[in-house]
Amino acid sequence: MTKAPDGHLISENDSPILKSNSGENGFVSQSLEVNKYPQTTTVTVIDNHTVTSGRRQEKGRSHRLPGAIIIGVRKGGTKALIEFLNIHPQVVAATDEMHFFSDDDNYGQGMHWYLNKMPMSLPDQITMEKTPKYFISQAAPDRIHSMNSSIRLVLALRNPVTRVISDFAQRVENMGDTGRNFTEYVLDNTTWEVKQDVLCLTISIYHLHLARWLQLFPLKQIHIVDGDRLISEPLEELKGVERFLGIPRYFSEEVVYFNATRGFYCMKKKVHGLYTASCLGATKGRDHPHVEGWVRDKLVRYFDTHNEKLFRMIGRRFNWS
Ligand SMILES: Nc1ncnc2c1ncn2[C@@H]1O[C@H](COP(=O)(O)OS(=O)(=O)O)[C@@H](OP(=O)(O)O)[C@H]1O
Repeated sequence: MTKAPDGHLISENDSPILKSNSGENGFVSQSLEVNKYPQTTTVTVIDNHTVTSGRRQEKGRSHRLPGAIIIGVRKGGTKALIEFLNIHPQVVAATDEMHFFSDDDNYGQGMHWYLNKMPMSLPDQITMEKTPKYFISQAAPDRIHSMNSSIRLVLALRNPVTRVISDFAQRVENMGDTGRNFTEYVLDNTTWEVKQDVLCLTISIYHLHLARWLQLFPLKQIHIVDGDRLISEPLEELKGVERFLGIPRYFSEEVVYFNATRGFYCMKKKVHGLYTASCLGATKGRDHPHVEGWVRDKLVRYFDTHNEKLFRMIGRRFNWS
């Protein structure tokens, strides 16, 4: 028996055992992992501690591998989605991005490392994490599939042009380069054609990335959230995720409400029987730069063909004009 960095007791056996619990919702919650990983130890995390997150205080909590992962897309509304889902009593979400399956160094730490980063949960709860980078990562689909081929994947997609603008706004802020011009960023300054080698643009070519996931996961295992509707009508999208995850209905106007000051929907978290209001921080919902009409039109036309390929792939259309 050893102690994990966070103080929980860990027993390590040589023979691989998969300890799984089937919940009513058809989820198999795994509290340890078996093989195919850089470290092939069997890890059982034993924990009878209560935690202070304000969630239920029962015994039987342990770190569990995710039963569902929000794989992207960057600027698709992934933070809002995971924060909303985290108020559902059947969901326990890691609120930090894990970058486990997309980052070779993290992945090299092994499944034990990943497991210990997961929040504590009960057997009937679904553990979730979100890392938008997974969607565009070459390695993530195969690595996630190796961990759990029946895992449920959630993908929030937003109008690809709006997504590019949102991504640009974040990059400008992060680089402190507020003078950077959007038109020059996305269009070649001699031909005025859309640039081919800008990551911000290629992230929005959704069918290219999704094709890799569909080589391993059937479409029915990937739930697509309309990231634009998540902003304007989150309840509808959250109900869709509840159905996909097979968890009881929880989301209603009581816990998801529009905050006029914030200009976004916010949530009420139940802590010790009392509701506490909570909105996302200022880095979500940034002001977008002004984009000239002709530049926007050019981008819309550029993504049109790609969008059609996506719509055929998923058997669903979005009004992304
Ligand atoms: N309820 C609520 N509150 C605040 N923000 C909301 C909400 N729902 C969706 N969004 C939109 O989420 C966009 C950020 O997406 P992500 O969280 O996926 O961004 S990131 O990739 O993790 O950086 C962010 O995009 P921008 O508005 O372009 O900043 C938000 O519009």
